[in-house]
Amino acid sequence: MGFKCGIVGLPNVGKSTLFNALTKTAAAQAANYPFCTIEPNTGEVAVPDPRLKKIAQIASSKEVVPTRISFVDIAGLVRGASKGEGLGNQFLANIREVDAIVHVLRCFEDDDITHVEGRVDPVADAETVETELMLSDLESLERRTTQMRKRATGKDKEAQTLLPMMDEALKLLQDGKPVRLLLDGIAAEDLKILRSLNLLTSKPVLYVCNVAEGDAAEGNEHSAKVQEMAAAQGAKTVVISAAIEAEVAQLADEEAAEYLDAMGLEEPGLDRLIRAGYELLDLITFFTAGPKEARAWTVAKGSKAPQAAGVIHTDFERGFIRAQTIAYDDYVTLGGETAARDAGKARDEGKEYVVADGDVMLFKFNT
Ligand SMILES: Nc1ncnc2c1ncn2[C@@H]1O[C@H](COP(=O)(O)OP(=O)(O)OP(=O)(O)O)[C@@H](O)[C@H]1O
Ligand SMILES: [Mg+2]
Repeated sequence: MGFKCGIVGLPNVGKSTLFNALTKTAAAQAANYPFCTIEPNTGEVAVPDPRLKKIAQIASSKEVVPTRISFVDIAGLVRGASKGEGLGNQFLANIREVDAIVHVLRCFEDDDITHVEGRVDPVADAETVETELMLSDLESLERRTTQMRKRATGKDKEAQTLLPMMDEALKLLQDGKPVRLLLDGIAAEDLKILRSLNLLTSKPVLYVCNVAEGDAAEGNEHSAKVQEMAAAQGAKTVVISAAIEAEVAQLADEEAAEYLDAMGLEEPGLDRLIRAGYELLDLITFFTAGPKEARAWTVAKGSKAPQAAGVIHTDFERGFIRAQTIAYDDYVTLGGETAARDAGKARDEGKEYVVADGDVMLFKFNT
């Protein structure tokens, strides 16, 4: 498995600072100069989910194990990256490997921190980066479609399946639009085809407004402009101060709560960001619960019960028989597995069952 969000943006906007906060490490070097990061940093992050704690309480579980997603801190892109400027090709290749993009935008004023364009304008920055991604896609698609067209005329099945999607993507890019516009309401089959093309602008995007410490609670005029831009695209925005988050991540729980309170914040911005990233990846959570542990697991939305079983162990998928399934609300309202079973709310689901977010599952399988 391993679903990955790539942290992308111009150089020196706070990507590594954010990554360190997310992973509660200092694994990535963060410093005040552009291109501090060259090699990508990857780290796993626990996905905060209050439902898990509830389930653990009800099941009197000894251990509580959250599910995890990965974040990848990628080097900054500059104007001309698609033509190889500033190691652009290498960095774009790093972006190709992630499933979704967390686009960090500098929304803080600070004369001491270099901005590669010499001014703070997050909307223009977003366009600069997006343009490079689109140019890179355009070039790669143009190259591939010429070949594909030949193969399609020669009755090549694969080419005939791929070509219509490639043409649609190409048309958007030629109009200066990202391919992710095709994602809206796309059929599962088409989504597979689109994903197989592995275009940079077909990945879902979420914008992070990195604001100054004092603006973390309310945002500022820069983040407001980003929110407007994002809303027009149907994209989400998270306002966060990477600088605060990096500090909070170093504190013990109690101190962190006090610090957040002083900043006028209810929860770490990171929690909001991780959840938004999780949604961006189109993932859902199911749970397993017992006296030993309560655990959250991740599957792609639309996955069936055997696939969910396979996340726990490949043997579970191979030998899948059925899954006792209790909806989260039933589990909590009724007070656990036994009570849910007594109330007839523990369903026996088979191979074709599509897992719902929050399902508490118990798999029966042959080995
Ligand atoms: N919200 C913020 N307010 C003030 N300074 C910040 C904020 N976020 C990050 N910084 C500072 O900006 C500088 C650049 O941060 P960082 O190294 O994380 O950027 P980056 O995007 O990873 O850069 P690169 O592309 O070069 O790897 C650091 O000095 C960091 O402390
Ligand atoms: Mg960096």
